Amino acid sequence: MASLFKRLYLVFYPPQPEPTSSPLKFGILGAAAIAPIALILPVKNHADAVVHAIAARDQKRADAFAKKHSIAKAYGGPTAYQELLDDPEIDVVYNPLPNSLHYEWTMKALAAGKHVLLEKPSADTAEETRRMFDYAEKKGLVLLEAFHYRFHPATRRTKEIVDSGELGAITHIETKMAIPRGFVKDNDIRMSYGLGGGCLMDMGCYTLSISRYFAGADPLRVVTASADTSSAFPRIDIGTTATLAFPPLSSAPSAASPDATPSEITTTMTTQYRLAPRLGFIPQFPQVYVRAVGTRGEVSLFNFPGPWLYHYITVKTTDENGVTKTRTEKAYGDDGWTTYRHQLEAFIDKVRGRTPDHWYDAQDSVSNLQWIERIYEATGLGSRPESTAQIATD
Ligand SMILES: NC(=O)C1=CN([C@@H]2O[C@H](COP(=O)(O)OP(=O)(O)OC[C@H]3O[C@@H](n4cnc5c(N)ncnc54)[C@H](OP(=O)(O)O)[C@@H]3O)[C@@H](O)[C@H]2O)C=CC1
Ligand SMILES: O=C1OC[C@@H](O)[C@H](O)[C@H]1O
Repeated sequence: MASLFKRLYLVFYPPQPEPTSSPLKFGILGAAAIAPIALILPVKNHADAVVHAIAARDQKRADAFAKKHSIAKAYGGPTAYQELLDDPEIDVVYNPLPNSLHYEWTMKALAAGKHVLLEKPSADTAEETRRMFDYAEKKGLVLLEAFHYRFHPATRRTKEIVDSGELGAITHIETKMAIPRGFVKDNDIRMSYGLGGGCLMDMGCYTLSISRYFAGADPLRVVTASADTSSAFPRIDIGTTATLAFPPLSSAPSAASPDATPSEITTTMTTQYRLAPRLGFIPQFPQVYVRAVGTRGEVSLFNFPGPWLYHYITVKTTDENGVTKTRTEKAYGDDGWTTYRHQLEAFIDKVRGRTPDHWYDAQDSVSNLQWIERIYEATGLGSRPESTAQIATD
């Protein structure tokens, strides 16, 4: 396992393999803050991909972004996004627009015949998500909601432990994604209801996704849900806590474990944008983990959305004599491969007609949004507004 320094060096200065004769050409909609780490750097390290164009609402912004990241084409101005979609050279569109624009621009990209790598959460409503995936299927195009954490070896290893029977029957899953006050400013897209903002949309989509992944099923019901709001942003949750009930894990080990299978798994999901400083002035570290508890032990993965930076998997088990053992595992995978690099590998495999190491289907994305909406409903805040865009589809 490489040191943190070496890992970071390889992420930001990745080895650049000899390109294939005709690499997939990516176009990016919007000069979004996330684009460099989520797409531009991983693409540099993939022989079969190149970022060929950027589109921004402002030409100067597009030019500056293109120059900074050595991107061949820069579309700017009010029609820039559509111009990029109309560019016959572009094979794949990366959509990191605000959540409320995911639906409109993904549908338009699919209509233009492009594959789409779509940022999370996939849309504002489950109905929009379903329509996008149905349309992608009809057009024979690849559409993926970018839940990059799912592709990383640390997530996969933790899921393997959950499914292995080592922890007995799983009874509880707890996930938390909470960041200190100050990271998300008042003018951030995350604080705008009209742009599909809210902490549950933004970070809760991960905590829900990993809860569903580890539970191997969709929830049965929302048990409790509550949101923190402020009068300045009445429809925005600054944090949401929800308890969900899931069916028992289908892989619950009956032979491996004599324990009775619980009738339900409970999960607690917590998200928060404004962790208050301790004693009023000591900043808190981000709290980001998932923990699965079984009848014989538990596993926790610290930093599940960013395991490439740093993570640990802690497993505690207690045997029939009451002896408790604890071990820590790490699963970094290839040096310098971020969650986004693993995701890109799978995405390109899929576009090229190969079978990726890991994938999840359209229903997974639809269900995630369905349960985000149900949790919002239970908090009283309601779903984010559906897109009013009329898309001409064939
Ligand atoms: N996978 C991951 O780890 C992460 C994913 N994300 C997701 O990526 C998306 C973008 O997040 P982030 O990069 O932080 O956001 P930014 O605010 O940095 O980028 C959003 C982009 O959307 C464009 N845009 C178009 N219309 C609007 C509008 N009305 N208001 C504001 N921006 C507009 C802007 O592009 P232009 O240049 O044209 O002005 C802007 O660059 C979100 O869906 C978020 O959930 C975010 C962070 C991490
Ligand atoms: O990974 C993430 O962490 C912080 C969030 O605000 C962001 O959108 C998310 O994707």
